Amino acid sequence: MASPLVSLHAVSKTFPSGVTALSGVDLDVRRGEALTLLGPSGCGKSTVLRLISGLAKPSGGAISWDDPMARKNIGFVFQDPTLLPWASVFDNVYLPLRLAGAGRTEAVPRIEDALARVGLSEFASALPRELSGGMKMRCAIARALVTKPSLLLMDEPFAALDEVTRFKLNDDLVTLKQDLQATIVFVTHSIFESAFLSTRIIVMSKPRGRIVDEIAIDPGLVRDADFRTSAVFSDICRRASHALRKATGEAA
Ligand SMILES: Nc1ncnc2c1ncn2[C@@H]1O[C@H](COP(=O)(O)OP(=O)(O)OP(=O)(O)O)[C@@H](O)[C@H]1O
Repeated sequence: MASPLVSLHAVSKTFPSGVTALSGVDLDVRRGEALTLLGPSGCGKSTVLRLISGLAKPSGGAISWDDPMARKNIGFVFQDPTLLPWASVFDNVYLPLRLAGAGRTEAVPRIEDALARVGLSEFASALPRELSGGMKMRCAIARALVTKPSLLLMDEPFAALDEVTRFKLNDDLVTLKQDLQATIVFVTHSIFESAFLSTRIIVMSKPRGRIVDEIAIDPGLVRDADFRTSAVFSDICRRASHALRKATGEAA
């Protein structure tokens, strides 16, 4: 089993409003895994991502990193692509490098590489309004990948897309993960998406982000079109569905 990249130890999060989103959460994110957090709305999935990213601080417990440098280079993709509307695709992807102090000339090869990986090379000079929803999300993914992050956090990135686009982006994310040997934590409500993308599914429940189940998936499985119709895939979906029903029932 791969070593943890980042670990949550008895983590809790209570907001100033008094809402406790998480309490006593223990979770390892292992190097190279595609970990999916699956659970009913409001169970604390996004809060876990925000705590790992450092966008929010835990109220209790601790978050430890195996490599302290890794925490400084995290990519985050949200459901909304949040592109700068006045900037080209190229300049949107350049943004994190520019903020890190990289000059435009030195950044060009990295931006071109990121755009090629998401299939947007031909659209480098396009503005966001000229892109489809799927292309906007590809641009957001390129922007997150351009710094070669040690960890990619994805918060329901494909939830607003149509089914065909979503499947295509799922396929492409699998390829990206393999090519980059990335570590990904992915939040979704979709059982199919979690079964297709993950090497491990964590099922969370309300209240307070309780982890109610964990489904390990063979990382060696080839995630292609045949996988989507395979008995193994159906079995993973069935187990995830059962765990989610349990989680939702417990939340009711
Ligand atoms: N900034 C905040 N202030 C107050 N409460 C918050 C804040 N952020 C989240 N919460 C609350 O914490 C709980 C967990 O929210 P979170 O967004 O982590 O859940 P989630 O599982 O990601 O939900 P969804 O699937 O709907 O996005 C919810 O009750 C939510 O209302």
